[in-house]
Amino acid sequence: MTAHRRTVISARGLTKSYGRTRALAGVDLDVRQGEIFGFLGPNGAGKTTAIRILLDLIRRDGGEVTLLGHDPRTAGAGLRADIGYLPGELAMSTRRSARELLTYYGNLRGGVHPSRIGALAERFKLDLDRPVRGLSKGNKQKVGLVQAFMHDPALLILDEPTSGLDPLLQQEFLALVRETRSEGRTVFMSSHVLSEVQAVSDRAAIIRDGRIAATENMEELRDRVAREFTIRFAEEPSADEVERFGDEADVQDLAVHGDTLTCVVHGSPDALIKLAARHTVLMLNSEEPDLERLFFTHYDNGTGEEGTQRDADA
Ligand SMILES: Nc1ncnc2c1ncn2[C@@H]1O[C@H](COP(=O)(O)OP(=O)(O)OP(=O)(O)O)[C@@H](O)[C@H]1O
Repeated sequence: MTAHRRTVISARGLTKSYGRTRALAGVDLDVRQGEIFGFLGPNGAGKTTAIRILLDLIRRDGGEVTLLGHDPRTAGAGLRADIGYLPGELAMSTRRSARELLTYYGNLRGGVHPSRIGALAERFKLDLDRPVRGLSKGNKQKVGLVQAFMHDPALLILDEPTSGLDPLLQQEFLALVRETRSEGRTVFMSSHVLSEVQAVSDRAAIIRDGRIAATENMEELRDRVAREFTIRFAEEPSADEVERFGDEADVQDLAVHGDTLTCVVHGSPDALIKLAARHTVLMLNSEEPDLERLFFTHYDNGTGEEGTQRDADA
């Protein structure tokens, strides 16, 4: 889909150790203009280290990086003005109000109109007049998001952007990310929450033990997601009805215990939901598949051996 677009993030063979801890063991990344790229991985996998190296906030031991065609080590302030960065951990202890702090950051980037700051703050329900120091974690996160987006940068690099946001604001954030893409800008966001990455990303890479273990086209991934459903009915389904779920809803591992049905659905659950809706449903639960299992169902018969990589953008 975006194969003809220019590469905005290119990383080759990034390595980094902290003492004897090897945080990155050779990370390669290619992110193209106008895509939303998810950077997934469990705690400690190396996401934050990789992001800080991309931005030259910490020094890499080895490897090459270009952002928007420039090496961040030598590009200077001009490149920074084209990038919006949300750090994973926000240290905000100033007594100044959010408005003052954001205006200050805006000036560093050549000036941001107060109405732009106001509009983003309203979107995220952020009170601009309160001192930043006393804000809750979630409200500090909102300040961080406003400063990342407010100068309409060509590239956004966001480390765990939804951390601390309530579900409604998470949706608002995802909407903003989609708008950013529709303007041809690029978003690279790390997360350990598969569902939010799945909801917006065009592609995603999974990092574990300091290596990119797979890069995936999310549309293809969505088609093969296996979800476990549990549905509790007001009345026990009859044997005929149970059989129907097996035949018509295209489910696997179907089991019924009393009034509760469990099954696994690959791809869309539409047929299952429509069949279930013929009965009175008391409860429906759908388990998000395990991140790694999902990524690796396609490789090595699910064993997910290291070094397996596929660039699924063709
Ligand atoms: N300043 C540091 N000093 C020593 N070790 C570090 C430092 N920063 C990170 N590490 C180690 O490097 C590895 C990668 O950490 P990193 O923070 O990059 O992972 P992450 O994927 O961002 O994790 P999380 O999701 O928990 O934020 C971990 O083993 C971590 O303990």
